[in-house]
Amino acid sequence: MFPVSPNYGSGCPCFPTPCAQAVLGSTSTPVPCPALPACVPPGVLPLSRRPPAWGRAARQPPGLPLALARAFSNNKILVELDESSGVATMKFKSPPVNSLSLDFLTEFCISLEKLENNRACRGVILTSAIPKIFSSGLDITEMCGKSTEHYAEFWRAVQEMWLRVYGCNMVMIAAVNGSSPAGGCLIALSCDYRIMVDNPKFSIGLNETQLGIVAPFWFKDTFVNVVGQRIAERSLQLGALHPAPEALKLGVVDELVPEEKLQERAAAVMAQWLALPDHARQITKSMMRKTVLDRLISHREEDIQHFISFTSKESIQKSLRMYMEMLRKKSG
Ligand SMILES: CCCCCCCCCCCCC/C=C/C(=O)SCCNC(=O)CCNC(=O)[C@H](O)C(C)(C)COP(=O)(O)OP(=O)(O)OC[C@H]1O[C@@H](n2cnc3c(N)ncnc32)[C@H](O)[C@@H]1OP(=O)(O)O
Repeated sequence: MFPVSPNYGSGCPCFPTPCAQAVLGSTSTPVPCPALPACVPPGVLPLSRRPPAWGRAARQPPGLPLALARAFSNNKILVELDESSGVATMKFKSPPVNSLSLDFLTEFCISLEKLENNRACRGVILTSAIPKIFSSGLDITEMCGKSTEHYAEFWRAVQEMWLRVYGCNMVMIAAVNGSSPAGGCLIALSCDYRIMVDNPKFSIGLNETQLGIVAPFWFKDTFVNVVGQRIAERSLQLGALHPAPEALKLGVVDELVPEEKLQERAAAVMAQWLALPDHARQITKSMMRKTVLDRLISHREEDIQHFISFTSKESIQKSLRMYMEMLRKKSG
């Protein structure tokens, strides 16, 4: 048996029986496997294992009624797919503040994977169904007073969420309709484009140092790739939460719009991005993000061990407990 290509996986149409192109060194009759595009330059990994699409959403199977919108919702995320435009919306609805719990992260990854595997979907808009909050970041209760096994499972889920969003083949747009600290900011930073509601009461940033914790290297890398080294360094050290107008000035978000225009503007920007041939845009995206993605992929277990030993320290537990206490007192 010949080894299969590292790109080969459940996203390939020939899975689980690898076709000739998926099998390295095979001499059998070649059957083109679109999951392994020959046009991907050496050293550039396809972002996800899904076959590249090019104008896919415009095609309707002949004889079938036009399926306009499909919705599925589990618990914490409402997903709506408009098959005519190829655009899905993932709306976070996990009260009170869309914190990224293990359950939320698991549902997020499953929902995104479902969309990736749906050939009708080419772009995803991430937004919130909770007024004034995009996401409050990682659920702090998942990092307090739990077992090391739990910390490992939780951190793997956080990594998985980032790898999926940052490495996603589809166009990802964050429609940030509320505050977005830490992990919430990371989700937005991992998208291709960020539109935020023009309200100075909403803020966004990686505020980890304010909790007495440290943003991991891949949070930092993602931030640097968006705003550059100097702004990232100052903002990260200060644990700054930038009000929307400041976030625009620093490049943390790409544009501000009035709240009532947010969804319309996100759809318009998405249409611009989807006007490009998918394969060219996807390969370009992969070229820009590969180094940063590879860094976590090749240090994933080490990163989990770092997280466990860091989070298990009594001093860190104390900081997190005090922070939660402060939040509870504030909320009344
Ligand atoms: C050698 C180097 C080693 C390095 C190794 C590194 C290892 C890795 C280290 C660990 C890295 C972890 C990275 C962490 C990332 C994160 O995302 S941490 C989370 C940060 N989030 C925040 O700071 C946000 C906190 N919340 C708020 O500021 C506000 O709640 C809000 C979002 C602005 C909303 O305000 P408001 O509408 O007024 O709601 P509140 O009343 O404040 O909250 C309502 C209830 O929700 C609870 N809550 C809020 N946020 C969280 C949260 N993130 N997790 C869990 N729970 C949260 C809040 O306590 C209230 O609860 P009740 O009082 O019970 O109602």
